[in-house]
Amino acid sequence: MIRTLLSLGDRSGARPIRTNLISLVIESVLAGIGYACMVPASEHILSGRPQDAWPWIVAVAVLFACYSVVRYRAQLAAYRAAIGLAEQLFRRLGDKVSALPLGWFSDPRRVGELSQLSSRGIVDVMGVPAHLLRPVVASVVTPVTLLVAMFLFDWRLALVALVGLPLVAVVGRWAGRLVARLDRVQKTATTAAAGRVVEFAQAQATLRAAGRTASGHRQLEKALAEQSAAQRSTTVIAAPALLSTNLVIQLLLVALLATGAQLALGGELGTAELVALLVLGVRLVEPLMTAVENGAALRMAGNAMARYQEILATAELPAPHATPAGEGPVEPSVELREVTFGYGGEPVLRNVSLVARPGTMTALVGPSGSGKTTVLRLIARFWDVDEGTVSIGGRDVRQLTTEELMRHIALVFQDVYLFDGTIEENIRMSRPEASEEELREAAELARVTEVVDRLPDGWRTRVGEGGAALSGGERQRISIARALLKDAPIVLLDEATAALDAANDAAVVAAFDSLRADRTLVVVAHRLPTVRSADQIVVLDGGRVVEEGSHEQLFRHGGRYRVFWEERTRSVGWRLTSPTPGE
Ligand SMILES: Nc1ncnc2c1ncn2[C@@H]1O[C@H](COP(=O)(O)OP(=O)(O)OP(=O)(O)O)[C@@H](O)[C@H]1O
Repeated sequence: MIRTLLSLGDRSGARPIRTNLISLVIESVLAGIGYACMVPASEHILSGRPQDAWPWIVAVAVLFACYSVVRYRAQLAAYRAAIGLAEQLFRRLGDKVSALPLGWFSDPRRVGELSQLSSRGIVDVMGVPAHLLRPVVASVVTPVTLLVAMFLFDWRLALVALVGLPLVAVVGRWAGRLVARLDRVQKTATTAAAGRVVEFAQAQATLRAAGRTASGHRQLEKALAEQSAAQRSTTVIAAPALLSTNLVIQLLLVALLATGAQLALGGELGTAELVALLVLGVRLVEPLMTAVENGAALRMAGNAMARYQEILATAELPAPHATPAGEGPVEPSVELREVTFGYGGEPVLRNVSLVARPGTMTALVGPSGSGKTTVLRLIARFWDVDEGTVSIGGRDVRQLTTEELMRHIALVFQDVYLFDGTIEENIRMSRPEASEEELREAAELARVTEVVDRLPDGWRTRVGEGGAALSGGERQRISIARALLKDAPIVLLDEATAALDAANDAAVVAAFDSLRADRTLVVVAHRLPTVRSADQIVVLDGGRVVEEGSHEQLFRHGGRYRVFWEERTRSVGWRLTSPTPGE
């Protein structure tokens, strides 16, 4: 645990933790010697020779005075270590988050975990140096010191303690591991149940529309049943495990008592000596009991530390520290050359090659799961390709810094995230230094102005967390305004699949048209007018490029694209008003 703790902070953070540890060891040794000195002191008092007890009483007083000073210093070092550790963990986590592949965040559980770790988790970890190291160190150092002292007073009682202490350690360790495992199972079940509750709430409209509220309930009930089963088994197994540790500790005390009584009966130990040694025995088991009592907090901190370690150990995307002058992209073109990529398993893109020339629009079309969104993610370097290259303006994206790459690219994805701020703040984030005029112009082109005019607080309207106060179409318009304001030469756009109402649809199309002017667009296109107006259409199927060309060429060719077009035309009831070539 201590090694894990040291690995979480940086070098400057390790010093107060080490100082704290050393102080805790000295403090526990002083306490142990102090208790040991009480044995001859009590023995003298109980045998009616109080005057002989004085030197021991003075020794105890001096030891406890030293103990208080060391403890004060240890406590200061403990708080310093806890605060330093929290600062370093926040910083390391922040650095890590900005260096992790963007794809890492596509799993919503990860984001939930990050939020949990930076709130509750950090408090748990801070608790280790602040409060938990003391009982842990004391549970080892104090009993060992007292054991040595016991050997000096009576080797037979010391022998009983010597046999008992490792037994306590073994049972305590076994119980701790068992309960930690149960805790993990329970936490997983609780997270799954919480996820089901959220999913159930979010899916209400869909479930009701499909008349499946009952089966939706069943899944939730199953998750809740699993959670209570996990909770029950934790209670049923954990309680006896923890009790067994307590029992072994009490048994050690009873064994000391029985041995002492036996020795006293045999006349080998005076009553006063026996009483004094038994007091020492009680002191010996006390820190062990305290360590058991702190077990739950220790396990929670242990779990949080393990999760931190896991995130901090996640591989980052290798990136150069700086792009050498004159080696940035030379033009706003995009090229994928023989790209193969998989999300850890089977490849979802195989040998994909395509070129998007400057100032043109490339539409990616194909069945669901064919890899269209993945192509956009690879251009923005959410992940690195397994084989082949992705380049922007003739430069491999792996040779560009994240800042350089992002300077050239604007992303307009379907799941637009808006910060819980005003509409203005949300647009401005793409270029904070933009003038008021530029901001208003971008908003006007993206048809955000008409949304703003409708809202009671206008530009100062808060959009709610994730943009909850706005409709899907309105959120996408804000995202387009961001891209317009950023004015990056390459735009990657994942067109909304969700059907928008007529007014929103018209506004998004108009906003989209403003975005097209003078930019290189790569679009996952779902709307037929978008597909048709593209300079180049790339048809993907099963992760491969199966056709490529303009609408007219592909339509005339009569292959996969024509089937796609005719199916879509039928499904949306769309009619071509003028004959298309090939018809
Ligand atoms: N983060 C991920 N982890 C693992 N597999 C993924 C991930 N994202 C996508 N996939 C898988 O990769 C394949 C291609 O997905 P992609 O989203 O690129 O397809 P798509 O053509 O954009 O589909 P759609 O039109 O339905 O959005 C699918 O089989 C999908 O299940």
